[in-house]
Amino acid sequence: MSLALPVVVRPLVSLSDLRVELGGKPILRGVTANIARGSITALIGLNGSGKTTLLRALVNEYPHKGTIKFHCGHDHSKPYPEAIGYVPQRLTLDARLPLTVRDFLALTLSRRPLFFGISKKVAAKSREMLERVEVANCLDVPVEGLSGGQLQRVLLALALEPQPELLLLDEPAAGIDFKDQKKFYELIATINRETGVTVLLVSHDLNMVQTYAHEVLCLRSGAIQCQGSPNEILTPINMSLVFGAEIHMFPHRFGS
Ligand SMILES: Nc1ncnc2c1ncn2[C@@H]1O[C@H](COP(=O)(O)OP(=O)(O)OP(=O)(O)O)[C@@H](O)[C@H]1O
Repeated sequence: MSLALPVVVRPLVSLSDLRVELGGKPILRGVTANIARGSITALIGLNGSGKTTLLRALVNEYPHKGTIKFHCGHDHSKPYPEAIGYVPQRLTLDARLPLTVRDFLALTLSRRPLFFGISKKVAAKSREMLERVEVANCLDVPVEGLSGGQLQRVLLALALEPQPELLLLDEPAAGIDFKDQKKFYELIATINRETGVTVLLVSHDLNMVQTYAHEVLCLRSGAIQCQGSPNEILTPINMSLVFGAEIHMFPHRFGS
């Protein structure tokens, strides 16, 4: 059931009857939606509604039926599609690996083994990438010693290199305290404004969604329940249909 008509804007991505099965179970059951070019679109829904699965289908991690159409001219048929930056929900790195952020970035940026050392070019690039997300002071910190907020910024730096056309963020601020969450969303909004990158982010924080998203997509049991602007979508009636609970949103302006 669709509660609001999709806003007619130029889409970067069109999903049509997108279906994904995992372990023999239907997880996405025919998702049809547009992701507006240049927008920040928030993907919301209950735990298990299929949000991560949708992001993973977009990066070809899960086979799917139906169509995912990118209107940007890049080749997305490769195992890891071009021009998509992705920050997953969890980093599945062995925390015992004695890896500094400098090494971590170099491993991704270099084509040569780390034991040959880090080239000047890669060192300069790593610093520039961290400066962009305001954590250049973390270069020599072990990855396991980063705070939740710092780690998210390092992962964001990686997702932004090379400059993507679509940035997928899976609960990017989960586990970060309110002040840092707000700063993180501010950073995403700035990057979106300055580069025009289209952002699709999963969030459970409806206040952040109300403040920073241009569009909201609601998933329920693997299908789109409703899509539209935050003001259209974050209404008590829609939220009770999506979350099965009474939720009232109070428009809020953050103080400086
Ligand atoms: N590899 C898998 N094999 C089988 N089932 C899976 C697999 N991965 C996810 N699922 C199931 O698919 C459903 C959707 O999971 P998904 O992680 O996409 O939900 P989500 O909306 O992102 O949830 P959350 O808000 O908790 O992160 C869940 O029921 C989950 O148990």
